Amino acid sequence: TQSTRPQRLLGAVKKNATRGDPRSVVKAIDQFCRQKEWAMNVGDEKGCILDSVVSELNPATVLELGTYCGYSTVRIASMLPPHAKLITLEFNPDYAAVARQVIAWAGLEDKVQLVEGASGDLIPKMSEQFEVETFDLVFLDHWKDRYLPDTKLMEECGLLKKGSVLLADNVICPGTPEYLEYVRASPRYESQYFRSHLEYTKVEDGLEKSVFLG
Ligand SMILES: O=C(NCCc1nnc(-c2ccc3[nH]cnc3c2)[nH]1)c1cc(-c2ccc(F)cc2)cc(O)c1O
Ligand SMILES: [Mg+2]
Repeated sequence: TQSTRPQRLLGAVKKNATRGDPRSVVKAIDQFCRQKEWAMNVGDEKGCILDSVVSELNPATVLELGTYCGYSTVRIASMLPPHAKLITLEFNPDYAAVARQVIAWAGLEDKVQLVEGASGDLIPKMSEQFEVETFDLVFLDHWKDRYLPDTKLMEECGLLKKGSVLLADNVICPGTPEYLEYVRASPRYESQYFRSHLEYTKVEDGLEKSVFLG
């Protein structure tokens, strides 16, 4: 049977990255996506913006919506302090299977909990099932029409506290207009747009950073 793009991406990681070295895993994926096949990772340009937000915030609890192959999972987890935790939600079991192996290759299994399922179902169960009160950082990178409903759900479930940061990928391409309008108009958020490009292309895209004011 034909291999899938995520499986070919995993092959490139195993071939070109060093076990236990997260930066080499990130580099191998970026090289594969630039030289061989485009894939919807946040990429190296927007990835640097992600890195700066993470290092400035130094979060103890992180929620990622949309794991895909685990590229941003590895990027974020590699920067977390020792006892910090990253929970990442993935809907597609094939993506999840590849992501688990990418995360393991990077040696970050102890910092990452990958949960399979729909964000709408899992978010209400967060506090009880995953023993987490609130998230210091949420990285939104899943279905673009889920950004707004899931943000409202996180508010309702009390998963955000004063100072929690939402960082949203793809707010221009493919675009998340309703989400952008909401966080920019709401008095409960202080939003900032970081202009960049769609991963591995010259097309405009960007990240929106929104601080929850409580
Ligand atoms: O669709 C994207 N990302 C979403 C994948 C995903 N991976 N997992 C989910 C999930 C969906 C429900 C879920 N519920 C719970 N976890 C969930 C996870 N969704 C995406 C698409 C593009 C893109 C741009 C230009 C193009 F021409 C084509 C494509 C670029 C990007 O950076 C993206 O992130
Ligand atoms: Mg994305």
